[in-house]
Amino acid sequence: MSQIIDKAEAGQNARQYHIDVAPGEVGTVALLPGDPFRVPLIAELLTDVTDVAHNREHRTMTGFYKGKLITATSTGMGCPSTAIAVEELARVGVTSFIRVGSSAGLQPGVNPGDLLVSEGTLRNDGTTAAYAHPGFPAVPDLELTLALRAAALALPGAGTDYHVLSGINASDDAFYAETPAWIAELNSLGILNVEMESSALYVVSRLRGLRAGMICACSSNLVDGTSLYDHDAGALKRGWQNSIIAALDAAVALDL
Ligand SMILES: O=P(O)(O)O[C@H]1O[C@H](CO)[C@@H](O)[C@H]1O
Ligand SMILES: O=c1cc[nH]c(=O)[nH]1
Repeated sequence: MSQIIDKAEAGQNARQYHIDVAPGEVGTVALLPGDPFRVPLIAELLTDVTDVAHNREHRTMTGFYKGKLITATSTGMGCPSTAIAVEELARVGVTSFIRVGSSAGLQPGVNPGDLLVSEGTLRNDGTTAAYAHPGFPAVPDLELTLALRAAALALPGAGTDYHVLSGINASDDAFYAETPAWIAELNSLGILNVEMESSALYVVSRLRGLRAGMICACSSNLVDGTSLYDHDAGALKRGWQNSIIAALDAAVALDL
């Protein structure tokens, strides 16, 4: 049995198997959208952009924002590929992660384009069960969370064109298994919004001594009739851009 591999040791200081990134190719802070097609949207706000890698769902670009080297890597959808992205980015030098995602509102009045800062996640996923006891909290870094909220509130349209809200979100594994009963339960618990990656992001980051936070743009609302399928896509895109700017400003403010 001496040939059994120890994955905690394997692949350190090497080009990473899934993200195809090597040490020296990225900075210390990474923005994490789910969608690889949103990585260039982040790069539009950077200078001296480098297209580092694109393997499977993980696209990585780097560039500078206000003098700071920023990395953007897509996680793909869900906790399994997010855990892989965080583990592998940490192996090549990233120490802070900011998820910039889309997320559905679970309370009335959360509108497409609103910015949602996460204070913690209900772990309705399978991946983190492999990492930690079910009672282990999935929580972001406090200082980073406060910096994200401050940066979002400082944006020109905040409070006029869109709301900046913060609260607990849920991470679900199964987008199409969210029944009306489950949505109603999350709503009655006061959960603000639901997405699919923060559970893994927070638990893996805590266990590995990394910092993580999340700011999402609301894509739709599951309780007030703002349908996922017919909403104004422009509001979501503006929300993504605003969340990305807030994340970049927080990364600079904390010198992550
Ligand atoms: O737009 P992203 O960041 O992928 O986030 C949300 O969108 C996907 C579901 O449509 C899930 O990944 C969910 O978390
Ligand atoms: O973004 C998300 C994630 C889960 N479920 C949704 O309806 N939207």
